[in-house]
Amino acid sequence: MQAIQGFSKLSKQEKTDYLLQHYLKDFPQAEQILSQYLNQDEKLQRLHDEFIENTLTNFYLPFGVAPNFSINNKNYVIPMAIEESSVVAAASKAAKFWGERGGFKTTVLGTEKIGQVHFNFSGELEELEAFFQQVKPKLLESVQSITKNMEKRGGGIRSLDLVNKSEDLANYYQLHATFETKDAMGANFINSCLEEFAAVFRDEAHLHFQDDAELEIVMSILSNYVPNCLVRAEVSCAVDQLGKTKEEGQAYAEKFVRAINIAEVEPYRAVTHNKGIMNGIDAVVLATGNDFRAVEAGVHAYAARNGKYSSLTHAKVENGIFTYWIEVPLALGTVGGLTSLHPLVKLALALLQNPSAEELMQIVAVAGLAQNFGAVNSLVTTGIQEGHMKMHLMNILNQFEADVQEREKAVEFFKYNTVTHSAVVNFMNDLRAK
Ligand SMILES: CC(C)(COP(=O)([O-])OP(=O)([O-])OC[C@H]1O[C@@H](n2cnc3c(N)ncnc32)[C@H](O)[C@@H]1OP(=O)([O-])[O-])[C@@H](O)C(=O)NCCC(=O)NCCSC(=O)C[C@@](C)(O)CC(=O)[O-]
Ligand SMILES: NC(=O)C1=CN([C@@H]2O[C@H](COP(=O)(O)OP(=O)(O)OC[C@H]3O[C@@H](n4cnc5c(N)ncnc54)[C@H](O)[C@@H]3O)[C@@H](O)[C@H]2O)C=CC1
Repeated sequence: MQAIQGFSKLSKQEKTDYLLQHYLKDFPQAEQILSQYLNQDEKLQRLHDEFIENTLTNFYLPFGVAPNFSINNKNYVIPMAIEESSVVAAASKAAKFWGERGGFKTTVLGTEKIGQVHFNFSGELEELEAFFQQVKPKLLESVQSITKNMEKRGGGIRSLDLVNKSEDLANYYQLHATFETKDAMGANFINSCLEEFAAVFRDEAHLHFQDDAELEIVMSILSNYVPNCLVRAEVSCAVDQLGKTKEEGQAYAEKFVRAINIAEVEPYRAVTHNKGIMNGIDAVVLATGNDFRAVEAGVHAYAARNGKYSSLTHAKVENGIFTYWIEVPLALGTVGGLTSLHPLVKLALALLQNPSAEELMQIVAVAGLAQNFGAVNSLVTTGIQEGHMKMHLMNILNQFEADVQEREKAVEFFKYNTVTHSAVVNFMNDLRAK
C-alpha cells in the first residue's frame, strides 16, 4: 500500500478532495453530505474541528431528555445523547413509575482513582523495597507543583505503594498510586503525576543501582478500572405496588427477580442485560461530555471482577418488599475534558443544576438502573419488541422516505397492529399500490 504522506497537514478542503477522488468516486452525494453537516457558525465549527484531528464535518447524535426522575427526593430532567430508539422513552417511563413509589435512592461508596508506573527490575526484591522506602518522600515531593491546587480542593494523592508483580510476569513491578480528583475525571492530572514519579524514580535508581539496566520504566498511565470509585442506586416498594392485586404484584416481583438472577449466573444473558444498562449510562455520559470508553472499560471489568461476567443489577423480595439496585464504578468529571467547551455539554450540566462529580455519578447510576428496569419489565411482560418497535416505527418509515400523510396513516394503523419490519414494509407497499 502506498501511504499518503502529510495528510494531517492538508486543509479540510484538501483532505475532502483527496477522499472524494480516491475513495468516494462512486458516492456522488459525498461532498454535499459533508458540507451539509458543517455548522454555519464558523466559530462553533472551528471549536468542533479542534476537538479531534483530521475533522471533515460533524456527526450528529440526537440529544433528548428523560423527565420525572426523583433522586434522593430531588427532581431531575436527565439529558441523553443516543442513537437508539426507545431508550429515552424507557428511561422516562421508568422514572415516572419509580417516582410514584418513593423515587431512587443513591449513595456514593467511594471516589478513589488509580494510576500505575509499570517497570522492570532485575535485582533483589529486598533491595528494591529498601530503595522505594528511601525515595518515596522524594517522589511525593516531586509532584507537589502538580497536586498543590488539587489538595486545596480536598483532593490529591492518597497512597503510593510498591507492588511486586514478578510472579505474574518476570521482573515486573509497579508503583501503584491512588488519587482523589474531586470534580475532575482526573486522567490528565493522574498521568502528569505518574510521569513525574517515573522520571524521578528512574533518575534516583540511576544513582542508587550500579547497573543502569537493573531498573527500567516501561510506562506510566492511569487505570480505567476503578472498583473503589463506586456508586449505588436503589429503588424499593411493597410488592402490592407492583400489580393490581397483592398476588399479581408478588408474581411480577418474583418473575422480575428471576430475570435478574439469570443475568447474575449466565454470562450470555449478563452481557445483553448490561448492554441495556449501558444504554442509559452511556447516553448520560455522552451528553455530559464524559469519556464513555473509559466508563465502558471500567464497568465491564467490574462486572467480571469475581472471575465470571455477571449482572450489574440485583433484586430481591424480602418480607413483602421488592428491592432492586445497581452498583457501578463511574469515574466522571463535571470540570475538565469537554465539559466547559462543548455548548451542549454545558447546557446538559446546567439542566442537571450543575452537579458535582459525585452527584453526576449518582444521576448516571440511576439512568442505568432505570434503563435496566425498562428493559427487564418489558422482557418479563410484553416482550421487548412491542415497545421497542413502536418507537422504531419512524426509523422504518424514514427508510421509505414516507411523507407526512403516509406517516400519519402508519401511526394510526400501528396503534392497533404490532410493529415489525415486514409489517411496515407490507403496509407501505399496500398504501402506495392504492
Ligand atoms: C417503549 C416503552 C417506553 C413504551 O411503553 P408504553 O407503555 O407503550 O408507553 P406509553 O405510550 O403508554 O407511555 C408511557 C410513558 O412512557 C414514556 N414514553 C412512551 N413513549 C414515549 C415517547 N415517544 N417519547 C418519550 N417518552 C415516551 C413516557 O414517560 C410516557 O409517559 P408520558 O410522557 O406520556 O406521561 C416501553 O415499551 C419500554 O420501556 N420498553 C423497553 C424499551 C427498551 O428497553 N429499549 C432499549 C433498547 S432494547 C436494548 O437495547 C436492550 C435490551 C432490551 O436488549 C436489554 C436487555 O435485554 O436487558
Ligand atoms: N485512559 C483514559 O481514560 C484517558 C483519558 N483521557 C482524557 O482525559 C480527560 C479527563 O482528564 P481530566 O484530568 O479530568 O481533565 P483536564 O485535563 O481537563 O483537567 C481537569 C482539571 O481541572 C482543574 N479543576 C478545576 N476545578 C476542579 C475541581 N472542582 N475538581 C477537580 N479539578 C478541578 C484541575 O486542575 C484538573 O486537573 C478526558 O477528556 C479523557 O477523555 C486522557 C488520557 C487517558
